[in-house]
Amino acid sequence: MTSQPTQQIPVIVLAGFLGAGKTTLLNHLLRSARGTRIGVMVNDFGDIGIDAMTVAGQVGSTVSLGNGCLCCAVDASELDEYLEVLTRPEARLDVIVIEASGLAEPQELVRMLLASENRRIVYGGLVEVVDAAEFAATRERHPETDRHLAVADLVVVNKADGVAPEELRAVRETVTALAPRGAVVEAAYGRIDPELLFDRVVPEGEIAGQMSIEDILYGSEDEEHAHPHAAYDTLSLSTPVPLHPRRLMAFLDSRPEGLYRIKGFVDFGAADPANRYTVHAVGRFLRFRPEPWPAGEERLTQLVLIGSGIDAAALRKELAGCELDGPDDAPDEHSMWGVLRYVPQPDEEPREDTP
Ligand SMILES: Nc1nc2c(ncn2[C@@H]2O[C@H](COP(=O)(O)OP(=O)(O)OP(=O)(O)O)[C@@H](O)[C@H]2O)c(=O)[nH]1
Repeated sequence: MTSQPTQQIPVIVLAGFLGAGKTTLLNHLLRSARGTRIGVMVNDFGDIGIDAMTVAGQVGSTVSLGNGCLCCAVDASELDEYLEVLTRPEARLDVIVIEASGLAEPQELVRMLLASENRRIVYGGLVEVVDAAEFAATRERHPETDRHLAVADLVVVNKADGVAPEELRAVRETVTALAPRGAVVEAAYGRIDPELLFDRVVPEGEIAGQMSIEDILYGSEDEEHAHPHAAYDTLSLSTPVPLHPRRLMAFLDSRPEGLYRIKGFVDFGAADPANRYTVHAVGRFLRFRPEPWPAGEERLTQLVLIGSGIDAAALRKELAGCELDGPDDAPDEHSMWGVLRYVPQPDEEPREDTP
């Protein structure tokens, strides 16, 4: 007898040097979380606005690590202990963010997460926050910055409000060259679109455009730091025609730099009739996860792509080219290999308790 698959909780690592704006970004995420339940693990959450945490309903599910650098102070078993608390079903968390101390080696934390025995989590990517104004000086003082950027999935060039446009462009160019795997976004006061990191859960009864409690408390923008939002383009696709695994992988492998986020479900048709594949991409980070089709549910591929400066019409055309084109276009037995490379290994899968 099979049981419902357990939804794994993505764990995102938020890193960056002292004062880059990690806590500010985290506060922004908590404030704009709406229905999404974010669990937070930080070294010291004294800096995080308790109001923001209360609004996001997080107080009960926050774990403070107390002292010092997360990676040095916490060995893998301790990290697992904290994760075990945060991933209890009663916490009902949708995503966990770990703010690494400004001095921590994020790679070490990522390694610990990938090696974690907790079956309820999946590593959700590394976000590096850099201070645009201090970028050159930080690199000089901390040459390891380059190494951190090299493994980042999303780089937030923060404090964009504090530098001239040409300096910002130069920082962005350097960061882009140093972070070949990562998407690069600019921000002031960490105000990135939360959808770059996780799917927002719209609470039942909330109508788009309705004032929420957060809007009332904080205003829909922080007026004191008003800064134009980066223009994000969103492209949605919903089709009953299955996608060809090989062509979809070719599309994903060559996805343009400005495409920050992809999420949704994919139907690979006869290549795996039993399962739909959830897809989650942030920057160059990509994960697929098969899960049985819910009984009675229409078999649709549903994707949302978010980016900036992307050619939506061209992407739509490329995605249409991934659709199966009649019986002669049936995928062969090896065509799923490219997809399966991005599925968590069996020992990373949640263990199903079968009655
Ligand atoms: N001008 C400007 N100031 C910012 C921005 N983001 C954060 N700050 C300020 O920079 C300071 C440091 O921000 P934090 O969010 O505490 O930085 P952090 O990376 O969490 O710092 P540590 O916890 O020390 O590693 C605070 O005074 C923030 O208000 C920004 O985009 N522009």
